[in-house]
Amino acid sequence: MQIRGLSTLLCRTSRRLSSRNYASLAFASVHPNEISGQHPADVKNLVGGKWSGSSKFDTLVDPLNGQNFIKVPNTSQSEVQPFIASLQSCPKSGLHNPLKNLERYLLYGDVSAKVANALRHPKLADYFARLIQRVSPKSYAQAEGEVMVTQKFFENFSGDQVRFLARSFTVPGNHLGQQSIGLRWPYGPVTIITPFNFPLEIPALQLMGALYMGNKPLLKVDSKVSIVMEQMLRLLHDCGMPLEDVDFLNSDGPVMNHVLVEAEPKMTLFTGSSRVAEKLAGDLKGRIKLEDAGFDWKILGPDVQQVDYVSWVCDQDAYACSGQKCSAQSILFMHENWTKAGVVDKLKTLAKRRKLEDLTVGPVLTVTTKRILDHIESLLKIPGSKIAFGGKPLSNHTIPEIYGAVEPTAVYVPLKEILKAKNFDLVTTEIFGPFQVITEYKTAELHLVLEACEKMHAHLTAAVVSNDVHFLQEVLGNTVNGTTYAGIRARTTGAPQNHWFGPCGDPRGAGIGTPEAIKLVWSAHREIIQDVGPVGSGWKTPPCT
Ligand SMILES: NC(=O)c1ccc[n+]([C@@H]2O[C@H](COP(=O)([O-])OP(=O)(O)OC[C@H]3O[C@@H](n4cnc5c(N)ncnc54)[C@H](O)[C@@H]3O)[C@@H](O)[C@H]2O)c1
Repeated sequence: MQIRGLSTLLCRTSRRLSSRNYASLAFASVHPNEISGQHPADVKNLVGGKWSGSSKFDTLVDPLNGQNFIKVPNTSQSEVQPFIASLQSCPKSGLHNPLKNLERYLLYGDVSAKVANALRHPKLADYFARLIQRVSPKSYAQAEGEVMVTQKFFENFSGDQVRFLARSFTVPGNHLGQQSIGLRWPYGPVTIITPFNFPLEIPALQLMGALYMGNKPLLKVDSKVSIVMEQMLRLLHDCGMPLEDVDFLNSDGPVMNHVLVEAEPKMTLFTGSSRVAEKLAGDLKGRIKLEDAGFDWKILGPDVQQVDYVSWVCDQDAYACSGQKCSAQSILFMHENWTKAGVVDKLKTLAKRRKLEDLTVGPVLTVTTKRILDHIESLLKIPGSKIAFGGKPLSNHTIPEIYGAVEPTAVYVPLKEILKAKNFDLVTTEIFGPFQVITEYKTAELHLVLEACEKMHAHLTAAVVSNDVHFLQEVLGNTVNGTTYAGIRARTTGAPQNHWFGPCGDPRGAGIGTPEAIKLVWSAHREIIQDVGPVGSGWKTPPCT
């Protein structure tokens, strides 16, 4: 009965939505091109199915001109009780699981299909790309790419694909009537915390993974960019997601920390800096999975080929989105054959093409100009270090001082100096901006490169640029990064929906995007051993053992 009722509802909703024209953007409460100092936008919280404000608001400044342009709730500790209560209202067995409310697997397959179709509409894709650009300035191609990955993800989990995520298995038991059934079980109340740099892709993909597996999530996106996810939630509601399924909180970090400690969610997914990740791992007593900082390396192997192509990939990896991708190339180990082939000059030429007008370089949202320049100065004190290119603040701009504005920069540091204990932490500090360290090695020094990779703490993405199979074997066999590209076309960035993205080498490491990532992060294994008999007619009580 329940399922028939639901399918009638889905059919009706499908008919209604197929005639809906997303060119009208009826679901949206803001328009990216209209947000300005004169017409600031308002972001809302969502709890228990109702949109609401808070007693205090933060006013965000436009990263490109410093105008006050968005008001975001700065929810205080005294206002978070409804969020805690809403989380605690969800049982540990979740909103659905393989033995409860099965129709919700179908509901989410249907919601995903509708969102995927909606995002195919050029006007809607443009809407989200422009909204991303307003709060996290990056080139249109990069912002559009984020929307496309999100659209494909929704397509991937349309129809029956949500219930396939919860596929179980059985193993025959010891006697008739006995079998063990392995199930993917939700955690129930869960929280998701995401950073500023991918305002749509990271929260949308993790949120949907949590929902697909039967959890009830409270979502907290960095307030600087939460307007994008607020609008995405409105689109999800428009496409049939029940209003009460997701709560959405805008607050500072400490208030969210308080919610976590009070509400005790059964699982938290944190994407952001390692500093906050480690604090939360302690506060939550390990009930957390992490996608934290990336100090991502690329090794150019001894076989030089396709120099222009490889140089272009290096430029994109280090400087697209102004280096504000967790997968951005942080250090480049160049075999001497590549330096002889002029790769550094090519990188310099490519980096010079980047300009503020088209946002191929732009504001750095979490590192100030001073901090970046101070870091460069500290590196230059290391013997043999030098600026390869860049190293100056951007000129002729109106980026406010709270943000960073520097040219795409590379600092050369000799390999042997990098490895010295007094320099290593400094050289491998993640600067979340258009900045990388470059260095050179000879064939006989590959072990030093591998030693550097071994000593690093974050193992997110990496690239081994070579088609020399034995070289690849040696490097891949002795390293751990969770998303490692290998081959002459290898890159460090590019986290599409079609492959796993996440760190390795840490039992708390999470993933994003693929069925494996969703199952690992958002469900636990439960085994039900059915033993229904019959008991043999000749059974007698045996001696005790
Ligand atoms: N591994 C990945 O997939 C991935 C993806 C994107 C970014 N990152 C990393 O994120 C970092 C950049 O983002 P950031 O500087 O905004 O990170 P951040 O750690 O400062 O903030 C991330 C989120 O955590 C919240 N937060 C801060 N303190 C908190 C607390 N005590 N309790 C609960 N929530 C808290 C913030 O409000 C924000 O929403 C970089 O280190 C980058 O490498 C990693």
